[in-house]
Amino acid sequence: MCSARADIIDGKAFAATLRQKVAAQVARLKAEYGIVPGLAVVLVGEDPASTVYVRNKERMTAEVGMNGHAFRLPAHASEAELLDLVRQLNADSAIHGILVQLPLPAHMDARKVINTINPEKDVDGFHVVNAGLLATGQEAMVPCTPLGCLMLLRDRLGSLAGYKALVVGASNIVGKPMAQLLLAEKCTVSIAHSRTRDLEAEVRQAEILVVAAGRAELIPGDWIKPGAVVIDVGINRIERDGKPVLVGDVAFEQAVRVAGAITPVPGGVGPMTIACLLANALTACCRAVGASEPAELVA
Ligand SMILES: NC(=O)C1=CN([C@@H]2O[C@H](COP(=O)(O)OP(=O)(O)OC[C@H]3O[C@@H](n4cnc5c(N)ncnc54)[C@H](OP(=O)(O)O)[C@@H]3O)[C@@H](O)[C@H]2O)C=CC1
Ligand SMILES: Nc1nc(=O)c2c([nH]1)NC[C@@H]1CN(c3ccc(C(=O)N[C@@H](CCC(=O)O)C(=O)O)cc3)C=[N+]21
Ligand SMILES: [Mg+2]
Repeated sequence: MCSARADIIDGKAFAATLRQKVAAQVARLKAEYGIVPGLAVVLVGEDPASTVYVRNKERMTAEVGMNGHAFRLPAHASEAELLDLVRQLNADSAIHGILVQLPLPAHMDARKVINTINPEKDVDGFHVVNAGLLATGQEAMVPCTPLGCLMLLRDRLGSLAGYKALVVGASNIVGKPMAQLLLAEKCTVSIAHSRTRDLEAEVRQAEILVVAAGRAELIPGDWIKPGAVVIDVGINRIERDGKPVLVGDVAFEQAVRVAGAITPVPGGVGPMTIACLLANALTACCRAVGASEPAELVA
């Protein structure tokens, strides 16, 4: 057993630096164009986790100098009311980015709601047009969590070309766009999901491992290829020794003995998601006013 420990990838610090760069660009937009990016966040109902995320987003939106606009609808609001709000925000020139917090109540069709957002204001990158643009290598709004993961990987590895990458999880909001981004970087990409026959065998080969399955500590440390770069997207609230704790989809204390580098939970991918949301809102605003886009922000 080797006693080396993986480098801990400090997503929290990386995200703070990214937010500073966004803030500088927000100041430039204001000085040169007299415009302040506006980000609308829509929350339906009172899911406690969502309420916390939305509050964090609002605080950080203000911190980078953007105008945050929070919209709260009751859980029993109709889908038609939500669609009306989205259309109103689409038509509002002071709003450059729109985020509808997921999950939505069961009586709403999330796909329909997301696809009603003007794709140019879709700072989550969830609209089918943005998914299609990304998949075909065209300029798109890129989903925040995969974008944040990509920034951390590039910071660590430089060019990703030729690496064997495995993405565990195939959701439309994390796994699939993550795989698209890695493919665009010329990784050799595999995607695992709930019907993957031998997950361990797949994980053992991965030089880059991104896990977004939503299963607490699904990946034991001894599956990980020595030296691999591990990005843990999972956020799972579990009880340990009678106390509520937050854990990822990777068994961190085991994995840290094998991996070359690994993101912690919390303090890894989560803060990057919010910083990338702000970066996307900035990008949307630059495109709306015809300002040059700050290339060093975007991956
Ligand atoms: N850090 C952050 O900023 C963010 C964190 N998250 C977290 O990331 C995780 C994933 O989120 P999301 O993509 O929305 O989740 P979903 O539940 O939408 O998707 C989970 C994916 O993982 C697959 N999966 C489930 N169980 C297994 C298993 N045992 N083995 C292999 N694959 C499995 C599913 O397979 P199948 O397709 O076959 O069902 C599915 O593709 C969650 O913990 C979530 O909280 C999410 C967004 C942002
Ligand atoms: N339309 C939409 N867009 C989203 O981007 C979206 C969403 N809906 N629904 C929920 C998920 C989840 N998500 C997170 C954002 C930040 C952290 C985050 O900041 N995490 C910190 C703190 C974690 C904590 O203490 O709870 C960390 O990991 O260090 C986590 C998760 C965005 N999501
Ligand atoms: Mg090491």
